[in-house]
Amino acid sequence: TATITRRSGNYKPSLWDFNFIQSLDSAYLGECYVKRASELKQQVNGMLQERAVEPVDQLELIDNLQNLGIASHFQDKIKQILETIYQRNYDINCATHQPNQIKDLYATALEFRLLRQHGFHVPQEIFDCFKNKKGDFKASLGDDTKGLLQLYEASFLLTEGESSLELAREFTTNLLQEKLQTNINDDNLSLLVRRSLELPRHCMLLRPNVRWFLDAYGRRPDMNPTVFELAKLDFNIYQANVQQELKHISRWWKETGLAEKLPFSRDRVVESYFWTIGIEPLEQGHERILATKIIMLETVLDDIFDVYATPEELHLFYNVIQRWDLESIEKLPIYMQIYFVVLNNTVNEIAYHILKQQGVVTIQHLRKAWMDLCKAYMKEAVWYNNGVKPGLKEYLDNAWISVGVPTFLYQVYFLVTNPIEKEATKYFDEYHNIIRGSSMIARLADDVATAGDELERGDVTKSVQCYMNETGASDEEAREAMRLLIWEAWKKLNTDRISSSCPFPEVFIQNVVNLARVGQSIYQYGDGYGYQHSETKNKDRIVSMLFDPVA
Ligand SMILES: CC1(C)[C@@H]2CC[C@@]1(C)[C@@H](OP(=O)([O-])OP(=O)([O-])[O-])C2
Ligand SMILES: [Mg+2]
Ligand SMILES: [Mg+2]
Ligand SMILES: [Mg+2]
Ligand SMILES: [Mg+2]
Ligand SMILES: [Mg+2]
Repeated sequence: TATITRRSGNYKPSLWDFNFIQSLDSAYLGECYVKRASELKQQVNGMLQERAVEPVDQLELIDNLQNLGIASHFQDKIKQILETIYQRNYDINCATHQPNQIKDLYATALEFRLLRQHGFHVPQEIFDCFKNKKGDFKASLGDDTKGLLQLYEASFLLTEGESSLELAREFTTNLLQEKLQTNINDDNLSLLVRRSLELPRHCMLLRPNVRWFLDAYGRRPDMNPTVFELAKLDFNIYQANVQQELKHISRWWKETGLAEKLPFSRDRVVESYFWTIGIEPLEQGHERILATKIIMLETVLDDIFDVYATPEELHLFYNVIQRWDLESIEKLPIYMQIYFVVLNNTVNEIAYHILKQQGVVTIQHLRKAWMDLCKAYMKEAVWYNNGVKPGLKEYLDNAWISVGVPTFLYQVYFLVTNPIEKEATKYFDEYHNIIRGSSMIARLADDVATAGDELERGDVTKSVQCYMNETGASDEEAREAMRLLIWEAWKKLNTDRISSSCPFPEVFIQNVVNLARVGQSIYQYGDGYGYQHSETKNKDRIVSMLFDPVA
């Protein structure tokens, strides 16, 4: 037979091999630490109960607890505090309603953001008092960097049609960028401004940024020692538990033999686990382990379709998967046989977990999630093999699925939703708007970061190139256009998630919105997933989150 020339992703081995992962150990698994943490939680809970506290101080405490990764321990109390503030200041149907008194931009924007984050839809008009008669934001606000930063952060919670928040985003972005050129006298503040201009808080994952915020919080004059000690302890206890799960996944991965039998594909246990951590809340360790297996198997499947398989092999493979026909795998090359048996085992394992937990049979839905993904992968492979360069819309209509996010979220839905409403699956047959929105953000972020390397080795034209082909734009202009599409997708996601027609439980909506943040985080500094550039800051973030305890 003619020698088959196969492409290669030139993927390096993982930075963290099996032995390294198995060697992970942490003192913070000890019971004494858990006990100390619960004492500190009591004290912090007391701080939240205090009546005499100024509203803005209470809001700052809540914001700090969130950024330190410990707000989840006080979720009910926080929701209650915010509900009271909402009813007092904004709910005209409420007896205690007093039209909003605060005229301070910092407090107004902080309150707006925290209330909206928790589902209280505060009107954008509360910022009108900071505008002049022409309807522009007053130039005098330029002296209030803290307030401008809060207004900047708040503006990213905008929903469709909220032009005032759109105006706030432009106003604050321009002013903050200017301020970075001159000197912002407060070092902490200029650090926060620089960081938020890179990626606003609303689009940022919490967990991978806890370590950074912990270090910054420890340097602040207004740092509260009790909060600080709890945050450090909670960080280390979380890290110790996560390391145990990572060891479990790493043993499973070795047993499958996929990295060894399919060496052309990416071997990324730790980075895959980052996706799972990012889409929290996934309460149970077992759910996190199963979710990570999905990401790892999507990665290998993507490399089979994008990099390694010949068109003939893909044709055979595609038909076997669409029929989910285990008996007919003999005609596949051995590497595909191995993959498909591991995939089938994992789908059965997930179906079994859900059947045992809830008595619901999901096997057909789980298989459909993978069949849909292969349809999207196959479409790209056919385009590539036939030299077809799709238009941007034609490409994206398929690529929000080929990025693997709907397949992942479809299965996460079954893992986290209890009870599963029988008719819920119809929301996945066409995939609900919020699934599409989150997937689109991940896809666009992925393309901006990975398309260069992918096209070098040979792959379907990605959104950046489709845009360049259609408009004659330069590479940099096309990337900027994709970044604008990401902001548009966020605005639509912000809108769809609060619309009454959104059928999903709040927990799953958080998983969906956090997935978009995972996409923006993993690819924030280039391809933080596929390539093991030592200078990828994503690597540093992973090390500080998973491997280095805080002193
Ligand atoms: C988990 C994933 C998001 C999905 C499979 C591996 C990924 C990291 C990404 O990898 P990539 O090769 O960049 O996807 P695509 O560009 O080939 O669709 C697509
Ligand atoms: Mg490999
Ligand atoms: Mg790929
Ligand atoms: Mg692909
Ligand atoms: Mg890619
Ligand atoms: Mg890639």
